[in-house]
Amino acid sequence: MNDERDDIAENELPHPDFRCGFVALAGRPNVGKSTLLNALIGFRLSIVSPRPQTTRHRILGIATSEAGQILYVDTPGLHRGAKRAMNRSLNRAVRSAISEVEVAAQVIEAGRWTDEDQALYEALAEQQVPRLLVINKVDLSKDKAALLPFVADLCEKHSFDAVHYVSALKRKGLDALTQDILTRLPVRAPIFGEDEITDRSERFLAAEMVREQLMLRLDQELPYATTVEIEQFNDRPDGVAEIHAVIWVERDGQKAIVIGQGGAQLKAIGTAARRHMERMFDRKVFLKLWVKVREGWVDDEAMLKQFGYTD
Ligand SMILES: Nc1nc2c(ncn2[C@@H]2O[C@H](COP(=O)(O)OP(=O)(O)OP(=O)(O)O)[C@@H](O)[C@H]2O)c(=O)[nH]1
Repeated sequence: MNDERDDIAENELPHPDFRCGFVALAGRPNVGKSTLLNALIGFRLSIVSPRPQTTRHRILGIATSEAGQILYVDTPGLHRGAKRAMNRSLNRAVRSAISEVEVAAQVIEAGRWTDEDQALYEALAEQQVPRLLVINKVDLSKDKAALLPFVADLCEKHSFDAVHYVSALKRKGLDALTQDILTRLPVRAPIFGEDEITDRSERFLAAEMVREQLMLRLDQELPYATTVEIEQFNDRPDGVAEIHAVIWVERDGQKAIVIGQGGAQLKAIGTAARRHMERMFDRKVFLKLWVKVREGWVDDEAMLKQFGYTD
């Protein structure tokens, strides 16, 4: 990100009060960070599932308006007691994301403050940047007034620069949050073009879209033993994007489950992922999926590097 900042001087300020900067969306797994990011940029960029720990990568979501350009960093939830190599690499990713931003937004669930929220708060407190408390999922609280003592207690014990009540799902409270963030960002020219929504490649997004379907369709622990590698991403002369992806699993038994009876599961995964890709990439997609076994990839730093989990 530092390189990007060095380039900033080359772009022109659209007007004298144009703001631009990086904002971390931090929070423990499953509080709704990815849903919030998607709502803030108005595009389904980050994958969402009801399972915790869906997000494995740091993703930049770009929201450009008349007033400014906000660069949201969606971080994987901080994993406590991370023993496996993948969890350790997630924790590193969170720490490095937090250290590069101008504003940190800690996302929590309405009415809940857990040990993990506290651990993240302490990690954020080490940074000298404004901290916003974003209370998400307020749509789930029937009695909104009941939230007030919870928030009063939190604010007495912690130091936040502002508190926002939002529902990422229902898109409530987002304008006020955006306004507040903008006022805290420096006057600075935009870093990205106004049509850009992410710094991630289509290749990366394609892998994420297959992974989203694995998260949604497979039971229990299985999604956590899978990852997706794009072996080929070709734009054919007929305008179709031809994408070949490998779903890596840890064991033969898992492979059978991902493929399903007569290949039905794999077909459903492929169809849903392809539809999503076609919407996002705005062209026809030919998606071919393979399932392959690689024992112990979750614990192997070299494989994690190959699959893009470490920088
Ligand atoms: N009712 C309600 N549900 C929400 C809201 N925001 C997110 N959710 C749900 O919460 C679940 C988790 O959302 P994600 O956006 O994947 O959460 P995350 O914090 O990115 O999770 P990780 O990927 O584990 O870090 C999904 O089922 C969402 O639909 C909200 O405002 N209201």
